[in-house]
Amino acid sequence: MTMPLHAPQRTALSVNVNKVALVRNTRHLGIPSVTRAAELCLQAGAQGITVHPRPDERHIRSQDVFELAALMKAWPGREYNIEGNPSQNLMDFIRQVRPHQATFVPDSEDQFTSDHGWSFPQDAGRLAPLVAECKALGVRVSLFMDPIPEQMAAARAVGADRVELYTEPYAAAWGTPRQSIELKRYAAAAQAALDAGLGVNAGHDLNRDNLAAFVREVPGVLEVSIGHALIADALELGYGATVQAYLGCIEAGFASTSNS
Ligand SMILES: CC(=O)[C@@H](O)[C@H](O)COP(=O)(O)O
Ligand SMILES: NCC(=O)COP(=O)(O)O
Repeated sequence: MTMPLHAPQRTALSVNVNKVALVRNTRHLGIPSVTRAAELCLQAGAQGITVHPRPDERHIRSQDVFELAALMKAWPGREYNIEGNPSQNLMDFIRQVRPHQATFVPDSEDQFTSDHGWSFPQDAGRLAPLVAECKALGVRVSLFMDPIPEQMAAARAVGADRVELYTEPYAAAWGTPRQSIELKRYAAAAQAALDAGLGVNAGHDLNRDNLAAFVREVPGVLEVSIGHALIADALELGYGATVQAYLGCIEAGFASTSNS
């Protein structure tokens, strides 16, 4: 049996807390707290926190970016990843916060959610100086990319350290006959990225059903960032204990009424 030269590095989980902010923003009470959610995720073992502060502040607000940066200082070894379009508001955050990683995403200002990666050679000219600026600030740069092997060398050529493979097409194919075709497509893209000298991240619509196969079949995935499904699961996994806690409050009130 041939032993691998290096044990594969375990994939880091960066929890995207956008959706905590989305709920918080429907009242003026500050709950659920984005920093508290991040802290609980870190306490539970998440290796990082991700935010995507969109220009319209529909979820993550400017203040969240800075409060999370302060929190992350208390968690050495855990990583702060800020996503966004460097032609919009992202670079101001990067300059002020200097997170561990900036993920450049080619979203329009009012985009519903991220749905495609950068295209080369078209995007190379405007990305190269922004990548260089991040690197000068000591910030790792990852480029959000569709799983197209031929694009990976170009992503490296603009100076990126990593690519984040946009995984929605894989997630949509999971459990269908297309699953294995998609997995092969992502494995080929990841291998091309590795061959070009890039690290590989992945994200969008990853969840508890589709994650294990992805990590098993796609080589060298250093980080997955997961938000929507993870926050939805956190709610669902927490309903039982939470309802019990509220019933306990009612019980305590009822007991004190009957004793008075
Ligand atoms: C870059 C990316 O993949 C996105 O998943 C993004 O961070 C999610 O943004 P929303 O939470 O606004 O859908
Ligand atoms: N970069 C992807 C991300 O942060 C989270 O995406 P999703 O799990 O909310 O789809």
